[in-house]
Amino acid sequence: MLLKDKVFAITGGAAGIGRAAALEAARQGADVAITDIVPEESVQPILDAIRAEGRRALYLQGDVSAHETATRFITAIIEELGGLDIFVSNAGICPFHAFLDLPPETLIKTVGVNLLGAYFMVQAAANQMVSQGRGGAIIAVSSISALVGGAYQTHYTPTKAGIHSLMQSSAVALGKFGIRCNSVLPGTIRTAINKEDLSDKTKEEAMIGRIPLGRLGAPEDLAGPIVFLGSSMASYVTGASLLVDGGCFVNLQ
Ligand SMILES: NC(=O)C1=CN([C@@H]2O[C@H](COP(=O)(O)OP(=O)(O)OC[C@H]3O[C@@H](n4cnc5c(N)ncnc54)[C@H](OP(=O)(O)O)[C@@H]3O)[C@@H](O)[C@H]2O)C=CC1
Ligand SMILES: C[C@H](O)[C@@H]1OC(=O)[C@H](O)[C@@H]1O
Repeated sequence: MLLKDKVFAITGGAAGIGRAAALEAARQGADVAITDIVPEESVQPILDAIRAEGRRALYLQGDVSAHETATRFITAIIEELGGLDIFVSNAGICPFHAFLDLPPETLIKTVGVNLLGAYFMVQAAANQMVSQGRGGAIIAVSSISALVGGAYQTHYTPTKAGIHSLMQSSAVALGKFGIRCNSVLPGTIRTAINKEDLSDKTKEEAMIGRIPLGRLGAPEDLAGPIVFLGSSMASYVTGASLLVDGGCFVNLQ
């Protein structure tokens, strides 16, 4: 087991990539704390699955774009689980929209959830880890979109580049405390975030055609890389970013 008796916390853990990572962390021996914007009832099956692995599970409903959520989440983790070892900033939104008429509210909301939310959460998690004095691991779910653009994602891709940069700078700031900071850069993973976008079958086929491994990703494809970066197997890895995209990024021709 890669995370035996560690405390693993994740934002946006009620669905998609976050849910897959939370469940794998429990299978790997961690107690798991989840925060998400959805009500607790809808997360009950995930909490039950974590407990079925013999691990403790905690849920806090909250909006990551409100900075109080970060302190509420860390306080609940310490009260109920007694410490924090691995923190994953994952919650995010991607409301696809053209550039020229993008409403300012959509930009403000996307930046608020994806970038400010990640900053508040990572900062609160880092403070907790520093005060514990035993190091830790922070992983942020950035994106291949940190590196390449999208015509309907002009408000989204800068947030993913910002998260990638946040992990680099926090790796520098926190190295002396033994806290490692890394990001994963998923390609296109089938989740609720892109269900509508991928209902355009022509677009879906074109996207699959660019992927050397010949398929879009599944949420579970991110679980291993996230657990690995959180584990002692990655003890000399910090400031790194791991593309998890089936080879899409490197496929020029
Ligand atoms: N799927 C993909 O192709 C890729 C995804 N990513 C990133 O992965 C991360 C997870 O996305 P994915 O699993 O695909 O998406 P999902 O929509 O499946 O999961 C995201 C979860 O975050 C929750 N959430 C949304 N807004 C907030 C908020 N303000 N506060 C707390 N929780 C919130 C969502 O709730 P609700 O359902 O109510 O919105 C949902 O439960 C995101 O950061 C995304 O940008 C990166 C690259 C590719
Ligand atoms: C939601 C999109 O399908 C997805 O989000 C990303 O970050 C990837 O670049 C994909 O475009």
